[in-house]
Amino acid sequence: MEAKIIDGKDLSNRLREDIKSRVEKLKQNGIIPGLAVILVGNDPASAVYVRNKERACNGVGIYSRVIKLDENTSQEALLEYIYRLNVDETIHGILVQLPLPPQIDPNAVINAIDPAKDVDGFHPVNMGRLVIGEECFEPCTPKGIIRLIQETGQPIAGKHAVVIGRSNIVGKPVALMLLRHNATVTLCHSKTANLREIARQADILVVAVGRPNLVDSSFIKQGAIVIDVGINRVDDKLVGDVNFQDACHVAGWITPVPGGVGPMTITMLLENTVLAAERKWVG
Ligand SMILES: Nc1nc(=O)c2c([nH]1)NC[C@@H]1CN(c3ccc(C(=O)N[C@@H](CCC(=O)O)C(=O)O)cc3)C=[N+]21
Repeated sequence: MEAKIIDGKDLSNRLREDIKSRVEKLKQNGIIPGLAVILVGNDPASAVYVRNKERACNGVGIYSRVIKLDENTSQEALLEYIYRLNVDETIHGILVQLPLPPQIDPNAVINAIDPAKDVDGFHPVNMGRLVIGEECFEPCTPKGIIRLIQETGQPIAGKHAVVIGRSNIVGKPVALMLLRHNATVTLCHSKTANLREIARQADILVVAVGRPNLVDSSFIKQGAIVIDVGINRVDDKLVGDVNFQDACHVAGWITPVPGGVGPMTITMLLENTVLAAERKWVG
């Protein structure tokens, strides 16, 4: 058996067409959706991501403002930028690229963003709303993962979903979102005993750890949906957390790296920015 590939790039391109027409509609009503991205320091990977986000905005007609700040920027100075963007009528979404340099507390920064402009969905208000099932900004990577699973045409309700990784930006929120879709969810982490045996029970396996080749075919149930969230650079090549070649023999569906979750993360950022502009318009 060979797994079907869930093509995140192709799905992204289709979704971006729809986002483009929503942007057009906003513009007909005098609103240009705007995203501000703040980049602190010179991390080369972050610079690439920010450039990709800027390019993606341009592709769908979203106004993007990239604010590049020096590596030594103080927390106070960064908060000042955020307060100004919070009250800037031309900006509907604010994203502060993570990780931040050590002198800046990421939680203090996330807390300073107006929850109505928090298109990353990282603010405690949005996180709390996600927990209780109220309308919120869903974090981009988990939101993209749900869309990729739905792309298989398989229902989520009643399935056993196993998530490996408990980060605030992927593992925890994606577990909550799968629960909201009525999956039975097991959330595994670095201290989980018998990880392989638990993973092997999954109808839907989401791997978000950041360790190349953590998961191979021995972790996968025949026919399972496997979502690889890992972005690891190995010998200048981009690989996920799943040994793709090996996993393909057992999985029913699998996302590739690159071309799986990554492009969907950016597409969901575009969608959240449009949502922020639309909500402001109706609300
Ligand atoms: N405030 C904040 N929000 C984020 O959403 C955020 C962040 N900080 N910090 C870093 C991570 C990482 N991230 C990625 C987005 C797209 C790809 C992506 O498009 N990947 C391509 C390959 C890109 C490449 O070649 O490097 C792919 O998988 O096909 C990857 C990673 C967003 N992040």
